[in-house]
Amino acid sequence: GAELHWCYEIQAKVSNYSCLAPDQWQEDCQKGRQSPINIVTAWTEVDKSLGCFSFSGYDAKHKWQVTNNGHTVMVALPNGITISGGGLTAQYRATQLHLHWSKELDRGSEHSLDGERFAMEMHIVHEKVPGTSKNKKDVRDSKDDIAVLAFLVEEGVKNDGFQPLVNVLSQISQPHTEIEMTENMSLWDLLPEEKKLDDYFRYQGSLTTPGCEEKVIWTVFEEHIELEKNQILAFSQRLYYDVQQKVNMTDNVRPVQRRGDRKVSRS
Ligand SMILES: Nc1nc(-c2ccc(Cl)c(S(N)(=O)=O)c2)cs1
Ligand SMILES: [Zn+2]
Repeated sequence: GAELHWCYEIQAKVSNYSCLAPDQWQEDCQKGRQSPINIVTAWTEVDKSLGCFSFSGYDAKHKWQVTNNGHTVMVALPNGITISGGGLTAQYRATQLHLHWSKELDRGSEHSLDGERFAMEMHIVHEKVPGTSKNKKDVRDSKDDIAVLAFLVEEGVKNDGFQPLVNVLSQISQPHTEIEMTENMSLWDLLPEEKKLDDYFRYQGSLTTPGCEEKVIWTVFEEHIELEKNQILAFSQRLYYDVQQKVNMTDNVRPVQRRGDRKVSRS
């Protein structure tokens, strides 16, 4: 339609603002319980009900469909991958994973911890499985229809588990391109080992992309993923926002939003 499409600040700048920068995003994006936020760890409150997660299907090997959707690189996850526990009131089914990053290794994450930002942030998006809620009748459009597991990524040792994904990026450098990986991968290939996932932060927020619906229960794990510098930089170097491949896909990061009166808990 006539209205401008949403984009990140870096895109708005290079395109002379022919797209909507984050401070102009519409729909629910200007409301008061948005994501991401800066997490001030000293203000977080321990919540004993935040137990460990049960991960099911995270070990399943699959040839992933990987897409450059013009905003990020997105992996469509196969059916049958679910989580429960972790203080969640229902079972959630994984639908997709995607990442946010920068070529500057201290401004590629969306959430920050005590003002510190990281090189990347990986989001595994899950949708509530209807009828599995422990609460009374499932209220539709509840504020926790979506559960996102967020992993902060920092520069460190080479991550062999990520390399097959890094290797396919150049095949989807243009937006709206997709490939099926030839190599089988599982979510555990990308994540820290399960026993390191007991410690996390928890708060209520939103999608960090338009329509910014305030229906996400966020989990930000304390254990970080490490990638070697060149693995991190590959995302900015091999992916583009535009078909002409003039604008590298980098800094696809929404600025932090006001926390307001929201509590951030920790397990
Ligand atoms: N087209 C696109 N959709 C997203 C997306 C979709 C659902 C969700 Cl939950 C998120 S996020 N960053 O809040 O995890 C991002 C990115 S780019
Ligand atoms: Zn995201």
